[in-house]
Order: sequence, then structure tokens, then C-alpha cells
Amino acid sequence: MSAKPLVIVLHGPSGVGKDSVIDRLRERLGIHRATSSTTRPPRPGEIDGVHYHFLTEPEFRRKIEAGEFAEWADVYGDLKGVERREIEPFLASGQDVIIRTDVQGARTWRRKLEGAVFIFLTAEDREVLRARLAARGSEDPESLARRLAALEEELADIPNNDYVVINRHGRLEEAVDEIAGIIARERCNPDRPPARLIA
Ligand SMILES: Nc1ncnc2c1ncn2[C@@H]1O[C@H](COP(=O)(O)OP(=O)(O)OP(=O)(O)O)[C@@H](O)[C@H]1O
Repeated sequence: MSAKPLVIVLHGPSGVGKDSVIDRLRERLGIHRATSSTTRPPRPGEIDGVHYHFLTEPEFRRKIEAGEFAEWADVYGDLKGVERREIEPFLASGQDVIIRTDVQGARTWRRKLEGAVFIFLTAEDREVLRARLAARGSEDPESLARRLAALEEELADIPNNDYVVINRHGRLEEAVDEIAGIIARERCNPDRPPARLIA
């Protein structure tokens, strides 16, 4: 039996290291990261087609109508989503795809994907996560409260995932090794149906 290409859905609390892990997996395994599309304007340094596909709202809505989005949502007034072209052609050519998302997105992807592997990335404990949020957030207590609530919502989703990986402080490479191992194993898992988007 030949190995089947995989879709990995990676999520976890803000600041836990999702982008860092994905960057290393791309370097090591050549996995394709599904680039999201958004209607928000690019921030300084962000490149169209690399960090996001930046679309106007009419363009985004036209693509929704045309069925081009695998998943999309209105996030505080900005439209965000992942187009099918970021997933299907890669699977067709035998390449693995990794999707970075949040807990809301993970819920949607569970309905939209068959055969995907859901990985929750977290830190050593809740206190590390809370401290990280407090350190990088604004002083605005409302925004910190919103971040802490989002953290609890992420953590409550842990049991709905296939794997939980801990990204320990200063030990990024160990988390990357662990995920690379999961990918190698799941590619050959005879019980997992081939990854596909549910139309
Ligand atoms: N194992 C680790 N040890 C120490 N620092 C780390 C580790 N993993 C990531 N970091 C650092 O933590 C910060 C946040 O990482 P990153 O941006 O990858 O997180 P994220 O989950 O993608 O965040 P967000 O969800 O907010 O976009 C970065 O400065 C990164 O270099």
C-alpha cells in the first residue's frame, strides 16, 4: 500500500508556537501550508500570496458564491477563509497539507474534511500560556480578558483532537520531531480514509 497524503489541522492557544512549528515542518518535510485569504489590509511586511491572499470584499464574496472556499468566517468584521485551491491540488499531487487555525476553525474543519489529523499544540501548563498572553497583550484589561476567555475555549477543545503536542519552552525542535513522527505514522495508517474535502 502506498502512503496517502495527509491533511493536518494544527491549532492551539495564541502565542503557543504554531507558526514556528509550521515553518520548521515546511523546511524539514516540504509540507504545504494552506495560505488563508482575508479582506483585511496587509500589515507592513506582509506579502500577498505568502502571508495571506489579500482580497477585496467583493472578490471574497464572489469566491464564496462560486464555491471556491473550503471554509470561511466573519472574524470581527473581516472575512477570512481557506480556498479549495490551497488544499485539493496539493493532495492530488501527493503532497501533505497543513492548516493553521483556531478553535472555531477546527470545529468547522471537522465537518469539512474527511481523513484529516487534528493536532492540538500547547505549552507545559496553563500558567505558561496565561503568562505568555499577559506578556504580549496590550495593557487594556478588556482585551486581556478576551484573550484569557479564548485560551479557556481553546483548552476545552483538547479532547476533540487526535493528538496533543507540547511545545516546551526552548525545545521547539522536540515538538517538531513529534509532529514529524505523527505525520510519518498517519501517512501509513490503514484505518484512516484518504484525506479529502467534503463537498
Ligand atoms: N518552544 C519554544 N520556546 C521558546 N520560544 C518559542 C517556542 N516556540 C515558539 N516560541 C516563540 O514564541 C513566540 C510565538 O510563536 P508563534 O508566533 O510561532 O506562535 P503562534 O501560535 O503562531 O502565535 P499566534 O497564534 O498568536 O499567531 C515567537 O516569538 C516564537 O519564536
